[in-house]
Amino acid sequence: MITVTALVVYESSFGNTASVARAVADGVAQHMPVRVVPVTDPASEAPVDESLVVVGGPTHAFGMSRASTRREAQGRRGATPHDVPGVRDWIAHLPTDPDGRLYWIAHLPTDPDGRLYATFDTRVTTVQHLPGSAARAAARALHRSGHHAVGHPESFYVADVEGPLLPGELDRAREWGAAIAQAAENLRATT
Ligand SMILES: Cc1cc2nc3c(=O)[nH]c(=O)nc-3n(C[C@H](O)[C@H](O)[C@H](O)COP(=O)(O)O)c2cc1C
Repeated sequence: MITVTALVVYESSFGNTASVARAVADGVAQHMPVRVVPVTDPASEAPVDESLVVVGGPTHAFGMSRASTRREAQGRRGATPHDVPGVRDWIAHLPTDPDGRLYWIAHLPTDPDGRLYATFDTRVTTVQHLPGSAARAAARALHRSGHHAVGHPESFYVADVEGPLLPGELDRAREWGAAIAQAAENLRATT
């Protein structure tokens, strides 16, 4: 049986998705070793050795953030707008292996150890019933690249644009992380 390890890559403008990412990782850690890396950390540009990747970001303008929406968020924080990467960029430029190949793609589709992904986002509760989720958009992008989904995209809710997270969301994130890791383990046990 293949040992599954996990990487949680996240983006966060106000810190809410960062808190969710750490709670998700706590849940994942109940089943397997896990590394948590913000997308702004140069470590996120390294080749991905982990077989399960969990990608999370804030929902901006009904999908994944863009440079313009990230600058808008920086302005709200009182910061001077500057360019930072988001999970959209991370997925589009998945880290390469030492030969410069897209690491995951180099191992798919023939490798039974193909990469598994799960996605989550944060969103404001007031638009809970409107369409548009960064997690669903990220899942579509990863699916298009040929990766395998574990579970469904999940949303965690903040009270307003800058937060805070609704009560109970961190517990729910921990449980979701544990469930995703369990599902990945079960999948790998059968391949
Ligand atoms: C420019 C911008 C656009 C946003 N658009 C949406 C949206 O379409 N739907 C939504 O639910 N929340 C939207 N939000 C709220 C974010 O989802 C919220 O700020 C985020 O969940 C907070 O997470 P963070 O602290 O990790 O940045 C938007 C926020 C910003 C700054």
